[in-house]
Amino acid sequence: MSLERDLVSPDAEGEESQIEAALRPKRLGEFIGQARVREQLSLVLESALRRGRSPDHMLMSGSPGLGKTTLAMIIAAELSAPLRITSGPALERAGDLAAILSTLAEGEVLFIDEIHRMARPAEEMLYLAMEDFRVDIVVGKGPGATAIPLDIATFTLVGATTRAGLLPAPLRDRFGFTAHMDFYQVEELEQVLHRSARLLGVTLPGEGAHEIARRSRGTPRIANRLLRRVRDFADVRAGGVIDRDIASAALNLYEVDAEGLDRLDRAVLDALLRKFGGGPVGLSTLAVAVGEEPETVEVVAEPFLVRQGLLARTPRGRVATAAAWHHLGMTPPPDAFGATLFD
Ligand SMILES: Nc1ncnc2c1ncn2[C@@H]1O[C@H](COP(=O)(O)OP(=O)(O)OP(=O)(O)O)[C@@H](O)[C@H]1O
Repeated sequence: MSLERDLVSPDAEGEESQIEAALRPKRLGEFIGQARVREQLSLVLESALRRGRSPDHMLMSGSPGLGKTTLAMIIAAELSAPLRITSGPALERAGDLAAILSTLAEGEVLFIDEIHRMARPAEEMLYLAMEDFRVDIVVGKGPGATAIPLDIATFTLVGATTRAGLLPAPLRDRFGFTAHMDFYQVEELEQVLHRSARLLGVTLPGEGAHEIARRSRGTPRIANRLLRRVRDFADVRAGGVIDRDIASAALNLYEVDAEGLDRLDRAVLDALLRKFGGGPVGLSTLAVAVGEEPETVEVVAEPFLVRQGLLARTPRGRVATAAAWHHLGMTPPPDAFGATLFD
């Protein structure tokens, strides 16, 4: 059974995507948190608007559900520019990208989600497009093939990636601005929740918002999702009132623990402690132990566990911290830390 698509999975699908669309902030002023990114971005946008030019290409990096797509939409809205959305896996051949690039309007914002998963030929075409606003269309095959240069409209590429380290340097270097999105503070998530509650017509007292916020893995998408589940619980069992105890009881029911860890997070910690004595253990071995892809463990579970001080990535592998043993109510073996974390 896959643990990936869970209540607290940071990905969104189907009906949820529609609700998400309704909850997305539309302008930079409505975007909560990420103060530094917001300030940097507003300067880039304002200066481009003053000069009457398209801004530099921008890269957003960070864990799923932190607001990269939302920011791309906001960028287009602030520039009053049209927006085209695609994703790395959809760009399998250079022709897929050429079809998009050659039909862009002047000043359009092109958003490529999961840009690190784009196929190589498309990536190479993108270099030229980003730098010279040109694509080379190859006609014919073999020795007789010729490249016909085609000028395209000036556009702004907004790339999003959960794994900036995987981007080839030539691509990374062509972005004029990189926004590193971090997990949100509890107070910021409380603001996200109050805003969403208003839009959804849910009465949310401060203590309920606080309880949901601190168990949302620092991620607005998860906060919004938990809000809806807590609302269901409160409607059915508590006359619609979301106080601290009701929020807590609902989240316990949905297997979100007191620190916001979900089933995948706990499975990773559990395997690390029980099967590998706290580590060090390699990523792929750990992933096999929890029945997941290494990428899922690395992108979805680990960043949050590291941020919570429960797991450390060392050159020799993944290691549980003292807090991890404590979190699962276990006692670390006497030699658990000396030889691993600090050598
Ligand atoms: N700063 C924010 N303020 C308010 N709501 C936010 C904020 N950031 C994200 N959200 C909410 O979280 C949801 C998820 O955001 P978004 O889709 O932009 O994340 P993402 O980083 O692009 O995720 P993915 O990498 O999975 O595509 C949005 O629907 C939006 O409602």
